[in-house]
Amino acid sequence: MFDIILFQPEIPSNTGNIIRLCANTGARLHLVKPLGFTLEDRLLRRAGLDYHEFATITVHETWADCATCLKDSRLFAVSTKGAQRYDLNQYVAGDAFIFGPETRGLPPEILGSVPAQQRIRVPMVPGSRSLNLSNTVALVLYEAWRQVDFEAGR
Ligand SMILES: C[S@@+](CC[C@H](N)C(=O)[O-])C[C@H]1O[C@@H](n2cnc3c(N)ncnc32)[C@H](O)[C@@H]1O
Repeated sequence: MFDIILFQPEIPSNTGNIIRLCANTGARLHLVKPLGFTLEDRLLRRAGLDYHEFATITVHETWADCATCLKDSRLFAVSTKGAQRYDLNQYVAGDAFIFGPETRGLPPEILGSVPAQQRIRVPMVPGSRSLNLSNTVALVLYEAWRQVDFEAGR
């Protein structure tokens, strides 16, 4: 099982898609405040989420709280500025992946706190700015899950 961390997410429909993605892949979802919405937001709920899908979520007041909660996990920072292509690492169950807010990306202090090989990027053609947050989470989470042979999936 993997941990997905959204650092200060801003757009409710992205988080709604990611809640469903995590529920369907067995990943735990961590949201680090401040959030750009509440968990009751109609745009988040519009993803048609079932009650049980919210069970995978932990909301943290600060990044320090989240980091303490995941202190035993290997942390990967997912960024357009990542040094390493996301598909070239070997992932193991228990790895954690942190993603930045839609308009700002991850702050330098979080990016700088992980080794270069754990700062990962999804390739894009030259001149591109970034992918959609929920698409990026899906790509990275499915690559990690594929590498553990879709453990507990069918
Ligand atoms: C819309 S992007 C933020 C754009 C911001 N200007 C940046 O360059 O990071 C939101 C988040 O999606 C993820 N993301 C989007 N495209 C990515 C890519 N090609 N490689 C890695 N992460 C990406 C990152 O976690 C990023 O912080």
